[in-house]
Amino acid sequence: MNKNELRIEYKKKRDALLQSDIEDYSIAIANQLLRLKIWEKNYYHIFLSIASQKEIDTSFILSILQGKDKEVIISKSNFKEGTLTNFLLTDNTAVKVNKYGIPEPEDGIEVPNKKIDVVFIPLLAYDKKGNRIGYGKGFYDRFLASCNNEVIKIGLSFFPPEESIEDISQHDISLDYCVTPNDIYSF
Ligand SMILES: Nc1nc2c(c(=O)[nH]1)N(C=O)[C@@H](CNc1ccc(C(=O)N[C@@H](CCC(=O)O)C(=O)O)cc1)CN2
Ligand SMILES: Nc1ncnc2c1ncn2[C@@H]1O[C@H](COP(=O)(O)OP(=O)(O)OP(=O)(O)O)[C@@H](O)[C@H]1O
Repeated sequence: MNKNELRIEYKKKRDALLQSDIEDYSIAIANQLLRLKIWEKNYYHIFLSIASQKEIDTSFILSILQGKDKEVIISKSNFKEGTLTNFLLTDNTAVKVNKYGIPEPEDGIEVPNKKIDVVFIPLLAYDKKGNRIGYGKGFYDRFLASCNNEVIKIGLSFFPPEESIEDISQHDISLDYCVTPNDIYSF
């Protein structure tokens, strides 16, 4: 299937989930992550969930990161440019939900993208080669292109991979892992 067909299908699949499933699966994903060899790093970038889109609830991952005393980085999205500005999450970070339903910091201590060690990535669908698609604005493709070459890219999904995404382009940056409630896929 192509990207647009997959976006439609996966929005439907998410929509069919119950709130209780979202919570159970999000906890299972956080627990799976503990099995990865990624916990010796310092800077972890995480997305804050759009609840109305029934995204994975990343609050459980956030608790793990804070329990391990990691530096946590969150983004503010610029929809005009399709870019993310990244800020350290601290006790003083004021988070506000923007008009797209994304919780984001107003401002704060900006972190250069090259410092980031691990990125947890939202997606709608992905395939067995680690190609991913999101909502189609290219935010993560631009962001990942500006990170260090060694950055560890981890997709999070409620669902198993598609066989293949047909219309992958040269901009698309593939995942190193995708973590689901039951499995860890390595690419
Ligand atoms: N939690 C979270 N944060 C994220 C992303 C994400 O997927 N999840 N993004 C990943 O790149 C970027 C934001 N990407 C977005 C791109 C488009 C729309 C958007 O157009 N929303 C429409 C309806 C979308 C639809 O149903 O198709 C709207 O709210 O009106 C929202 C977010 C950066 N931050
Ligand atoms: N590094 C980049 N530089 C410039 N344009 C880019 C870059 N990456 C992606 N784009 C453009 O962004 C648009 C959306 O890309 P794509 O369909 O791959 O989005 P997506 O991966 O589904 O979205 P997202 O990354 O926001 O979750 C495309 O028009 C693409 O050409």
